[in-house]
Amino acid sequence: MDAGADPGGGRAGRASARIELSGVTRRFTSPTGKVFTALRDVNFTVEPGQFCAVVGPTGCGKSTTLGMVAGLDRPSAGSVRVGGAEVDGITEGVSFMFQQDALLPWKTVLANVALGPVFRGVGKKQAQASARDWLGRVGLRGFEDHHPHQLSGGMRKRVAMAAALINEPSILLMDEPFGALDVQTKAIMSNELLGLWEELKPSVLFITHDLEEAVALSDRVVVMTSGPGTIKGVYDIDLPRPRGAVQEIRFEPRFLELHHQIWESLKDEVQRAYADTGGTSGTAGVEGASGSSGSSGRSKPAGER
Ligand SMILES: Nc1ncnc2c1ncn2[C@@H]1O[C@H](COP(=O)(O)OP(=O)(O)OP(=O)(O)O)[C@@H](O)[C@H]1O
Repeated sequence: MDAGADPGGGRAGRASARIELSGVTRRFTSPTGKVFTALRDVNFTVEPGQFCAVVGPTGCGKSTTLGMVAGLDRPSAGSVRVGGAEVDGITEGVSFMFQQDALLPWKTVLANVALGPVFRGVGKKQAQASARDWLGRVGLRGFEDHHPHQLSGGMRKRVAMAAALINEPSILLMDEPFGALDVQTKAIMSNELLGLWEELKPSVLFITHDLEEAVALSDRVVVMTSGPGTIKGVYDIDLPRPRGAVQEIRFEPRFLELHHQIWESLKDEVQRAYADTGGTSGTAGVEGASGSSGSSGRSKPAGER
């Protein structure tokens, strides 16, 4: 059986890759019994094959949201549905990419990428053949026998991308996947991700602090408020596809317009979160704060909620 032909709920599940959060609230209880609301009444949808970014200040509940879509966590109220069915257990057909590389240091690059198909019961030879193919697709031919510590941060990210995509997921959940990379490597990886996403078209939920990255990559940007996280706005990004180089699209007038519009919504939340954590006001340390020099023309968000 070919690894690519049996994506384990991946390609087969493409039609059912709609993610829908309705009235999602998540409360946590501390050991002393104090109840803390991390998310309140969150509503948004990611259509099958759509690339959706979630931006919001630190601690607003972005990772908590991702965890519930993955099936690693449950809402305290409301529902998380994938393909129309309530998430109950680990969601099928999902792959992940995190800021930290989830690679096994004692395994070779080839073995790391082959891990997904092997876990799904694909024969070792076929899994390795598929892993070789994927390593070629992410530009790592010749590095099959290396171990993760012998690679640069960008190369490890490519291995992680191959390991995620070899499963041909119907849903790709990404939590600041390029957050630890330098600006140039991040741009290269973003371009590679977009190219592969356009081939495979999983639904993507992409968490980032970088608004430029969110606008450059996505079809839809969801803006969350500072905690408790609620949805402040959902913006459809009508930049044409394929996007081409993300470094260049950032100079397009429409990019600047969208960036400016979304930043206007996001910056209040960032300032509020910063003040809540003992800072003064301002946008210190926020990516995207200086890049909003575009036109002041406004266009209508897909829906302010
Ligand atoms: N298991 C847990 N128990 C208690 N509180 C939690 C738990 N998980 C998350 N929280 C709290 O919920 C809030 C949201 O956390 P979350 O990690 O989802 O935010 P985030 O938006 O991803 O943050 P960041 O941008 O800094 O990564 C935070 O205040 C966090 O401390």
